[in-house]
Amino acid sequence: MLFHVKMTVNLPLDMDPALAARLKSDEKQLAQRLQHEGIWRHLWRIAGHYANYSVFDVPSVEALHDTLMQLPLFPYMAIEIDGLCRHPSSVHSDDR
Ligand SMILES: O=C(O)C[C@H]1C=CC(=O)O1
Repeated sequence: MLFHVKMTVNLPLDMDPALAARLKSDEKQLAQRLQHEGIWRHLWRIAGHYANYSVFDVPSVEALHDTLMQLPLFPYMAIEIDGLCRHPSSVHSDDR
């Protein structure tokens, strides 16, 4: 199942810079692992925002929830999710 996910990160202004750096580094490591595993299919920065548009390929809504909750920055994110299905006019029949 494919899901379009918008993540907006809001780190507290008074967060310890070392903690922020560690969370970002841990987040990058997990994000890259999930991309290599084919779970995090797309990751795009939204220009001008500390936010991204992503596409996840997971077996269920529960799997998406569990994946997002693992993210080190999860406690500081506002997340919006839309489920995706094939558009009848799409020419890409081989893509899930
Ligand atoms: O930077 C972000 O958009 C937040 C998050 C998503 C991947 C990652 O490395 O950090």
